[in-house]
Amino acid sequence: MESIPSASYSLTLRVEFPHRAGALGRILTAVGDAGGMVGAVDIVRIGHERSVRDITVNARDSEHGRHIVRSVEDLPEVRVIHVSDRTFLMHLGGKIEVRSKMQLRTRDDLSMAYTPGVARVCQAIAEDPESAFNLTIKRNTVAVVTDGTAVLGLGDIGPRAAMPVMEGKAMLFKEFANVDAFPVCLDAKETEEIIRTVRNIAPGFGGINLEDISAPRCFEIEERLKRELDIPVFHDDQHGTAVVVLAALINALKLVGKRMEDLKVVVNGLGAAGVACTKILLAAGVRNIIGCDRGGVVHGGRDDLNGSKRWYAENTNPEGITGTLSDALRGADLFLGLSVPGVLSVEDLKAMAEDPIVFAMANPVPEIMPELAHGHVRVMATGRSDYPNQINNVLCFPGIFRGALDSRAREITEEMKLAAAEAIAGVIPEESLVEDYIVPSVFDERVAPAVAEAVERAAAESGVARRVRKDEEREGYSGMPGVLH
Ligand SMILES: NC(=O)c1ccc[n+]([C@@H]2O[C@H](COP(=O)([O-])OP(=O)(O)OC[C@H]3O[C@@H](n4cnc5c(N)ncnc54)[C@H](O)[C@@H]3O)[C@@H](O)[C@H]2O)c1
Ligand SMILES: O=C(O)C[C@H](O)C(=O)O
Ligand SMILES: [Mg+2]
Repeated sequence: MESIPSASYSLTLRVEFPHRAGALGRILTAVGDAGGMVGAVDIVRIGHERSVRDITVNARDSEHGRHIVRSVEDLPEVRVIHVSDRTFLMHLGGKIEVRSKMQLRTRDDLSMAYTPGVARVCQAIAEDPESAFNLTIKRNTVAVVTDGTAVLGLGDIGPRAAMPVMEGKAMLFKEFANVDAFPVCLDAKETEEIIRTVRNIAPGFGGINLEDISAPRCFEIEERLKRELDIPVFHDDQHGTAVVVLAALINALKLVGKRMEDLKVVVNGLGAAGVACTKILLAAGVRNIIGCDRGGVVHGGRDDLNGSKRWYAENTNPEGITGTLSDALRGADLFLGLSVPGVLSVEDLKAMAEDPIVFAMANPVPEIMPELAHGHVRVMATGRSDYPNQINNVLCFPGIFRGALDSRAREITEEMKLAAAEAIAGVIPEESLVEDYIVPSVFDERVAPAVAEAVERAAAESGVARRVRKDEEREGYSGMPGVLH
């Protein structure tokens, strides 16, 4: 039977059934027979005749969930009162909120936090704009900006539908690195309009995290904003992903005993993430990368070369391979998927080199599911939290912004990204590396502080830090309260 990921599809069934021995057991058996995993069972009401309980069940997906519910409904004398999807319940009213740091108890408090006292603070900032880092939320606040055009692998679902992901990113910023991030979902798709809007909202923020903006517009939007703003602008899907992929590859190569310069790498999906990962791998010493898009291998002979496709034709595929993704994969050491679900087959895996590495990172459903790939790959990773080896940009963005904010960096440089990748990889000592453990868990409390510290140092070395702290001034990072300043 297929294994069921932990809680990605979790239902709570409220059921009413006869209050007698064995009745609950029959319901739980029906759930199990339908392939569901029973979690908590809670009492709602116990009566003389009938009882009501909440039964939490993990299912593979929504179709499987419906099948489980039908199996329970079909039992004699059992009534399913209602079914709630725990993931939806978690989203009711959104996932984050803004809170005050202090209480307003007296007129005195009010006259300092607000009029008239606040006016003196405003004037001080007007005279010295840099003091906004000391006197406002700027130094710890990041805007998570999207236009909703490349939300996960779901594509262009628009700014409203993008909100749950952006709220999620804000939660992760807070949980892992104590950064206050705010979702900004723009109802605009035109490059100039997005640039203008972000520039206009920038004064209140210490950094801009661009998220889920589709290629090729994302490249120009990021480049222009980097040039025009004096705070870090970082397109997470490009650089966060690239940093984590590099970290994972550094560790995977230690396991399989191969070197960057000897690898044959196939990148599938040449959008925001694919292009940035290709560039960081080239910078790290990989020589043989083959890019594939919907039309197969990108090579100089194709008649649809424009933008990044032309760049691929000129800078990758040194052997001049042509054909399909399957052709490219023959003898490949690494498959890097940043595309869409299900495009990789078991046959493709069998044609790869010895000890193949597969990073199937499309979200929420990877290019091949780990259970299918099992036995045909040496190292397997996805972007999901419900399988081992989660290669997800969440390993990068909280720590990289923590380090950038703490150094009051003007930008995030290549050196800061490489330092972040080394820091993530270095969290796992070489002797602890195994196939299912090439990247630390996102819950590993060492990750964000290690990334932040490496990034803060690299910011100072690259000359983009407004503030350079000595080691002894750096008390700590991350979710540790009270150590930000
Ligand atoms: N795990 C992670 O941390 C992580 C990070 C970033 C992106 N991703 C995933 O990578 C995917 C791409 O994200 P993006 O931000 O680069 O989006 P994007 O829209 O910029 O790029 C997607 C690219 O995939 C191409 N594509 C579509 N179907 C294809 C196919 N059958 N074969 C090859 N290419 C195909 C599109 O033409 C496009 O160029 C998404 O599924 C996203 O969830 C994962
Ligand atoms: O959001 C994620 O889980 C990772 C990434 O940013 C994506 O767009 O898929
Ligand atoms: Mg994303």
